[in-house]
Amino acid sequence: MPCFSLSDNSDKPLFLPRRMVPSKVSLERFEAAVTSMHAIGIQSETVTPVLENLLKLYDYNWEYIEADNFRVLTDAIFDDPDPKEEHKTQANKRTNLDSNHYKKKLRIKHHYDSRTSKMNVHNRRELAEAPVQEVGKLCPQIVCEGKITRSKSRLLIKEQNMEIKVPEDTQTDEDSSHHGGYKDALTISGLPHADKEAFVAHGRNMSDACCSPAITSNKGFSTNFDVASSKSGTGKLSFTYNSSLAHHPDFQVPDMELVCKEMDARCLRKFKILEPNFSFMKLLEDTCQCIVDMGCESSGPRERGIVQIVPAIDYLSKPSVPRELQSNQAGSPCMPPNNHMILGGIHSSSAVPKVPHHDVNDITKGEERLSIPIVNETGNGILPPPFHYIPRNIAFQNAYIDLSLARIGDESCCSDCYGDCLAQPLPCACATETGGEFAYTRDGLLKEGFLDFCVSMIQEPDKHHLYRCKDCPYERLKTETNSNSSNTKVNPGPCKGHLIRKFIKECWSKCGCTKNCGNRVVQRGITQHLQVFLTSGDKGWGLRAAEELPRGAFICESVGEILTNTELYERTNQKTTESRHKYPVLLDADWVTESVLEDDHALCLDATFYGNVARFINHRCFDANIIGIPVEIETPDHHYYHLAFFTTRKIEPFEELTWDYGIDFYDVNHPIKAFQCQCGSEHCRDPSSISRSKSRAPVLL
Ligand SMILES: C[S@@+](CC[C@H](N)C(=O)[O-])C[C@H]1O[C@@H](n2cnc3c(N)ncnc32)[C@H](O)[C@@H]1O
Repeated sequence: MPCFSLSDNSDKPLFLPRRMVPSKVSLERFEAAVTSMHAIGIQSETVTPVLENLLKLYDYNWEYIEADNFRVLTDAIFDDPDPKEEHKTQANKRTNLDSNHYKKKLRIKHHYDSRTSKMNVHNRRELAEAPVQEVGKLCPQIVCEGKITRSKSRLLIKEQNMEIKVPEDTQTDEDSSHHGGYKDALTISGLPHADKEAFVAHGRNMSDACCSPAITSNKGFSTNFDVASSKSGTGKLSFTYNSSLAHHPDFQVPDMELVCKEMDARCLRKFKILEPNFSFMKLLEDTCQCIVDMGCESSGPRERGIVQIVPAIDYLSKPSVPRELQSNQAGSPCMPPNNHMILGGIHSSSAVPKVPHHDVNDITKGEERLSIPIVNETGNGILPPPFHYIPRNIAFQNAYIDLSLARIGDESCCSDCYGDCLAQPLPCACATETGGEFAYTRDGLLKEGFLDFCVSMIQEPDKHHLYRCKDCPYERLKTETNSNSSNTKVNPGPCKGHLIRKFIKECWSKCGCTKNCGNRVVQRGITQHLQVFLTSGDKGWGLRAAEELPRGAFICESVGEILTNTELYERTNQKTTESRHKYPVLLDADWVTESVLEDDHALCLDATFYGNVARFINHRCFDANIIGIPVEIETPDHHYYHLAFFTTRKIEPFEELTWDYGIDFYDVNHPIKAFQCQCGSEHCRDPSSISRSKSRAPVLL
């Protein structure tokens, strides 16, 4: 093999192909990387081009590439098409030959058979012809759980009411006699590098893979690793490792949370995805669901009453604190106990949802820029009930949020700006929403005048204009809930009025300014040091500042699952005590602009199962120290917006952060039964509260 030496002082022969290597490249480090990859069976010809690309990508930052035993490099190699394979593809294109490589590609493309609209199993003859699996390649596969029974010439997967029919031409006698494992489960796999060996191994271990939420060991060929599940749980996506990788001493199954984060970043880089809620995990789950849906299309009636996990992210079940420190089953007023899960949106106690445990040092598990610890000073060791920490809102199922760039007109962005919009002599188009002046100061705080106005809107609603809807979605919500609970039809009451809220409009990706522009505060996420702590009273857990905060500082936004009103009805109609205590946030700031807003268009945020630290913010009547302000970021359509919390005054270190939920304690028809308020405010509105001094008119927040 030709050798090369770096131009200056070294003529040390290398096992690398001769090529131009920029002088920034350290020969020793390059060699170490190649040697390290060689140790796990990856040839230098494969490593070299990928490594060179990585070096360019990371601006020759070796530390990053060397970290974690060249993890970035290993990942990149597995992501990159094998040069040999690519070479073969080119050759195939030229000669039009139907090589194994080409067949493999066909398998990827056609595992969904458009003629029959059914999930298809690869033709096993084709698999038998495929070359031996390459070292260390991963093979995603869809696993359909269920029993396979033989019916005449068909294999049927039966689970509950669903059948997946396997076309006859996918089975051979050879299959059934040689690969007994196929009788146990059906594998629908579909990426390159799947081969006969791997396939047999999958077949053998499929029942393990189906049952286990995590990694399943096997008898030597492959290791399955379930990463995502369809909502119904009938489809699962697994990765299979070739045995040489699985048993390599340096190989460790990566943390799926980290893998997903890395994939989010890679997808963002590679495909320039602008959707801020994009999540690789969601993509995998949707893929599972799509395959199950499409597979079931022509297979008789769809499953009814199927258990829907919201969504089941098994991989998050990584214990990070001792089990004895986990909270008990009682759950908090905000969380259903662990033996409840969503059944088509309704809770059922028939199955146990997989919920992640907490990391006491950081409840966000690295999702935020700062760690937010859990502090329990009582010494009883209890932690908050588990939930899935998400830093950004995620649609549950039907919420439609139009984030198209085309929707953002010139008046709603500042594409001609550059740098920091707040540093420019004149405010840009993004300040129009706030009357031609930015809502933020150069220090990233809310401007006094803007904040004063927002606070007065909450504290003195009578001084502000209230808009009354003709057919109020909020009143419908109350009616729906109460009709259902009493089995009698109640007509929605008249709208009690909504405040015409003041929006902040932040610059965003269609704008010309940078990410550090002063008009981008909420989208940068949490920047203040906070703690989730167990309050001394009966309020349960709360959120507090870990440092002194000035007035007008951004704390966090209210994050949860985005639900339509219809989906919210379904959730609130549950009869369990726990569920009646959830506090969804209605995104009602724009309800004023529509005469009739359908329940499938009115949106809200529910942080019960998926949320951020805002789910710990307790209520305080009237003089709460934080305020929720609607913020427009990705879309000028105010059906969907962010609800951001800012301090209304200076906050002392370790002072609890409280928000006025706007509860009307006299409203007996409210879909959520009000708690007995322990806010301690001298203005407490709860008539049953001892500290009550005077009640005030409720406001919908
Ligand atoms: C959004 S959660 C806040 C976090 C909650 N304390 C926890 O432990 O998860 C709302 C729930 O907290 C409790 N809560 C909030 N503010 C309260 C208050 N002022 N008085 C009594 N309980 C309160 C109620 O049980 C309410 O249903």
